[in-house]
Amino acid sequence: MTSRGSLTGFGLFIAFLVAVPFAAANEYELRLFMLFLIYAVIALGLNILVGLAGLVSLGQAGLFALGAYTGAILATRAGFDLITASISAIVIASLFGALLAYPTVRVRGVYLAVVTIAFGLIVENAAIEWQGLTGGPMGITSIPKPTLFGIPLTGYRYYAVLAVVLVVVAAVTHNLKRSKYGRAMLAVSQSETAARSLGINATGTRTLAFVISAATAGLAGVLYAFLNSYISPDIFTFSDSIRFLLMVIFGGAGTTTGALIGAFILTYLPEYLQQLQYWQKFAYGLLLALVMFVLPLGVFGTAVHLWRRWRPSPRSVNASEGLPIEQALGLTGDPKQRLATELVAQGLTVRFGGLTALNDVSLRVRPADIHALIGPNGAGKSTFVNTITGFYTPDSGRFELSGVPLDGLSPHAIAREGMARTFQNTELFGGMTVLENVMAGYQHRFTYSILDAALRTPRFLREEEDCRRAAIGLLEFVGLTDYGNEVARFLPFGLQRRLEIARALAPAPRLLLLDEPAAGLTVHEIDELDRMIRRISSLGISVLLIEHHVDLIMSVADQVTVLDYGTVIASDTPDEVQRDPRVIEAYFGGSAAIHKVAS
Ligand SMILES: Nc1ncnc2c1ncn2[C@@H]1O[C@H](COP(=O)(O)OP(=O)(O)OP(=O)(O)O)[C@@H](O)[C@H]1O
Repeated sequence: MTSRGSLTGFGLFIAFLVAVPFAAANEYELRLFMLFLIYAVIALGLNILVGLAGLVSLGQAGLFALGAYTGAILATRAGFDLITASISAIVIASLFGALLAYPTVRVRGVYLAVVTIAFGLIVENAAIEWQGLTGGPMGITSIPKPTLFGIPLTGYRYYAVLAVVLVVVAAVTHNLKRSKYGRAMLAVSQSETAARSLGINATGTRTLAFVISAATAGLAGVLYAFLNSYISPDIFTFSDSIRFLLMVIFGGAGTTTGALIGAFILTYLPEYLQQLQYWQKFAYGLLLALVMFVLPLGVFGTAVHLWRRWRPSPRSVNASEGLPIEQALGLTGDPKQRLATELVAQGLTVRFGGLTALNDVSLRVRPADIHALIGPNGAGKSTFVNTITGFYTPDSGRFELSGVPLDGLSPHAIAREGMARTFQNTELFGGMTVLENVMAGYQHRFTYSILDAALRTPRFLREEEDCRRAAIGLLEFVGLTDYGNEVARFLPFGLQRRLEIARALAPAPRLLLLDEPAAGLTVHEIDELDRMIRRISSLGISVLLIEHHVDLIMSVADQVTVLDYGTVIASDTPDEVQRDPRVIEAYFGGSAAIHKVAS
């Protein structure tokens, strides 16, 4: 949604919140609406985890309970007011959220769901058994009415507080979604490997998503405890966790409006279905199943989908808004003076069980050179790339970029040192647009903080605009501005390869690794690739080109290193390498010149 669309939406929502107390016929109706406000806070936080980071939590009721019990205990025993109790609840729930994120280092999908279910059950059980603290099955009664700066918050005053909290949470989560944080979460969920190669810390990103969803659940918990004046373990069960998850999916995961709609429907639906008495749960389940079957994108998600089909946004972005390539890459001064980066790898050995994929490989890419790495299938080229980008750990050897040792660093840390790559099998963020893919590559060039993003400060707006214009400049560089708003997975294959190059350039790398960029391209596309590689090198960026396409190598490479069975058998100029008998032997059993057979 555009900024103007978001502002209009927020304006309407605030007007709705102001009107509700006047429209509510009695206290019961107002209280039910207040419950919706609290559940919506949970749904908005969970929406970040599910809709952006692509992770599932079925333990949200546990975090809700943690917030509620923290608030209730501190208010009844230590006289905390609404603000201090809320801050404490947010801190405690966030800590547990970070703890819950830890398993994502190892498990995802259904296994992660089981971990979160277990967490919810543990909290529920602790609430029952830890009687001294929680009151056991009877719970905590007589929670004092909340106060704010000494003012008691009863009736409409508490409603106003809940409404303000919801608007703030909605605005903050919406803003985070449209910042580098939201983009990083989407990127990690769509291709963790590509995200890490762009300098995105995948574990940190997932932890942030968990912490946001936990903090909002904790905050909702304390608000609930003060609303109810009474809490007990049976309020925070597994079925509540399912309901919270359903709110997000039912509304349309990934959208703020969807989370609000989902929370609204799933707060009111069970209440209205109570009239059906014994059939209540049956009708509830049937309705949910039917709606999800008919609208798999959720209520709002489907509406957005239909709207976009009816009113598709223009496919192209305005090329005139793009920065010139030098500016897009943050390059200043004369390329010759910039003298780019040197990669030095020494004695790299990588073994997979009994197989030695790299055997004491040394290689030097000189500043601003185009250095080709070639070899027959299975020679170890991709293993070399995966090793120097941190995805594989070498058994021995070292490598450095312009004197900075990189071995032992994680892929995202290596990327931040100036190494970027493309992938043999393209690894785009398929569900994001072409422009968003490139903007995701800009990630570690931003300096704004999470607070800047939440508040949309001038610094945030300035940097985001710079990023957008740089991304358009990069799309112009690879000839993709006509496809800027297209969803990346719908691009033809040849254009996907180009997009990967634009995205790899977005972090402003000093060394670019291209892993078989010509694979699957037409002759015309290979000619364009040839020109693009030369242009990249002329900007002062060193290029390591892994390729089978011999014509391309002989045309662009300054140096060629040949691998065979994990061992370097030659490293020289293209002409020399072509004549090297060991190379001819490795490729063709000594029978022909390289280009005749391989091209
Ligand atoms: N993760 C892995 N686990 C086990 N073996 C691997 C792994 N990655 C690569 N290998 C093996 O290491 C050897 C080198 O593979 P690599 O993919 O690096 O070769 P390549 O030169 O890139 O080949 P191609 O040109 O076909 O891509 C192969 O025998 C391969 O099967």
